[in-house]
Amino acid sequence: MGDVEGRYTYKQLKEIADFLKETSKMEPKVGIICGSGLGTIADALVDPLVINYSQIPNFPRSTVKGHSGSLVFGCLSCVPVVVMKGRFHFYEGYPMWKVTMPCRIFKLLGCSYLFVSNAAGSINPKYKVGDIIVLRDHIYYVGLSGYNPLRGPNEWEFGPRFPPTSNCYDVDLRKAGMRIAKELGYEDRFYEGVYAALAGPSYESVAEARMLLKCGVDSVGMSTIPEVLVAVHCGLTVFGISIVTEEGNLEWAVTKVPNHLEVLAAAQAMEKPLREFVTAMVKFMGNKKPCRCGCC
Ligand SMILES: O=P(O)(O)O[C@H]1O[C@H](CO)[C@@H](O)[C@H]1O
Ligand code: HPA
Repeated sequence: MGDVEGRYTYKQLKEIADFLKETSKMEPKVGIICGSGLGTIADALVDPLVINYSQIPNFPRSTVKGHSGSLVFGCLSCVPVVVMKGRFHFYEGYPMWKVTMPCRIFKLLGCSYLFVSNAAGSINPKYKVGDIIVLRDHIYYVGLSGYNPLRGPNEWEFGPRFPPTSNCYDVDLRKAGMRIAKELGYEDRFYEGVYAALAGPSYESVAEARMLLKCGVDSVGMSTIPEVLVAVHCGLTVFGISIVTEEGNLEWAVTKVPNHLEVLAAAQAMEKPLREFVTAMVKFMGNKKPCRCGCC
């Protein structure tokens, strides 16, 4: 599969993290990954410091429109965060260990949380463009066919050989997310659901969309799950959302097909609610006790 050779060593990742610590002089608590067209999340940061990927030694480059290619350090609700404007996708040709390396960098920077977002197509016909799906679980089709980012020798500095994935999306954060959406007046567009990742870059066929629906999938895209697996492996607490930017085609007599410019436009139209939601969620993460027993 050619996806294991050349992986970053712990030492190389540490060097990247040390460079970022020195440059930013910050210890972020939350790492945020922006989906396609969702980079405006970073505009909410107070005292932002932008570091382009090209300035960071050994860092991959963004190649997809809507992923500008920079890390932004700053504060949201007085909580130090680092925002990744521009994720890496498997379909760009990157091996999974490169797609997911930012999560290990977040960990080495001192983050406790990963807040991950994506632009997605809806599979569940209930969901319309502009709805937000808080991820309850996922189906990782790419991993089921062998492309798991944790394939290869285990990196014991980060986590165990066989990490469980029954609780990838923290239940307290999911509850808080739904409560915060309600408090902000957005309860009519927030749902909990299951995200599926396909390899891309082709969008799903109608037959594939129908299969996904039968499998209980609510939203579909080409990202996020590899990042979540690596984050869970190294002990980050994960919260994820899909922003519905396309409605899936479940009938063959289609007149409208997905296209990336439409995805970007739909994502950009969500700027205000998303910014309010991310700000409130990060505030919650900043105040949360490091507890997973359900008492808080
Ligand atoms: O998942 P994000 O990065 O938001 O992007 C989604 O949008 C692109 C397709 O339009 C694909 O990259 C898909 O994964
Ligand atoms: O409709 C979609 N399908 C798959 N991936 C996507 N990413 C954004 N929109 C879509």
